Amino acid sequence: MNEFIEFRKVTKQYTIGEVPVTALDGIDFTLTKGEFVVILGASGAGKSTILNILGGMDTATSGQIIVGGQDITRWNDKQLTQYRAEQVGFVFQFYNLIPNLTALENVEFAAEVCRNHLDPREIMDRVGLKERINHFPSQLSGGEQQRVAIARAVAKNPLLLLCDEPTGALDDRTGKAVLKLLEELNKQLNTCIVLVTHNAAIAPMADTIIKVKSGKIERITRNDRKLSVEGIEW
Ligand SMILES: Nc1ncnc2c1ncn2[C@@H]1O[C@H](COP(=O)(O)OP(=O)(O)OP(=O)(O)O)[C@@H](O)[C@H]1O
Repeated sequence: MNEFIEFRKVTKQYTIGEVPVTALDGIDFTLTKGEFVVILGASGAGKSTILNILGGMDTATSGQIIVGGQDITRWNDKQLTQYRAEQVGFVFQFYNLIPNLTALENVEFAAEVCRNHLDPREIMDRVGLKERINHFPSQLSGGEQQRVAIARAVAKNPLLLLCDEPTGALDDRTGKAVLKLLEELNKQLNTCIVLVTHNAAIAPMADTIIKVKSGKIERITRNDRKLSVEGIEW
């Protein structure tokens, strides 16, 4: 069974003061193991809300989220904490590294809490930072810090790697190198990656593109001929 995550009629409403805001308005999709998914949409479309609900950082107002056959909307806080800690890796636009830990210690710190974690040194090697393991975040470039953040997320050996605008703070060349790394990790480790971006140029590298507009799915496209990052121009 390859379909391991499912969103069924998911809605999310926020209330600011007396005013309700519908962030998600009936979202349905399925993710398969090892898939590289790009979620596209304009600012405010609901992309980050989908990612946050998928990662157990926020809860749906209604609908179901099925992970490995279980409906996580029924889980208690302890189950959600365990899901976030062990099954989901997060990569954000800003790297959020702990400044007084070295690059390797940042990765080890995250891996320690996970039962099935990978070897932090080996992951640092895979992300191309073997020579930088003892550097503090302030001694690394933006691209290198993002590599550490990716290593930290991947070292948990997660079911899902969620990336919210991971290249948003990087120049084009460094951004492409980070995407290349995500592409390689997706192939090597068969981790399902869900990447949120407003940059439509990234879409050709995905297996599946989910286009979101005003809290609804506008279109889901399966990409039969996906391109490697080198073949993408923007
Ligand atoms: N915590 C919150 N409280 C109230 N409203 C929120 C909250 N989070 C998101 N929203 C609203 O929900 C809608 C969807 O927001 P979301 O952040 O998911 O969009 P997005 O597509 O990720 O946008 P961006 O690309 O600008 O990050 C927006 O109208 C936003 O203002």
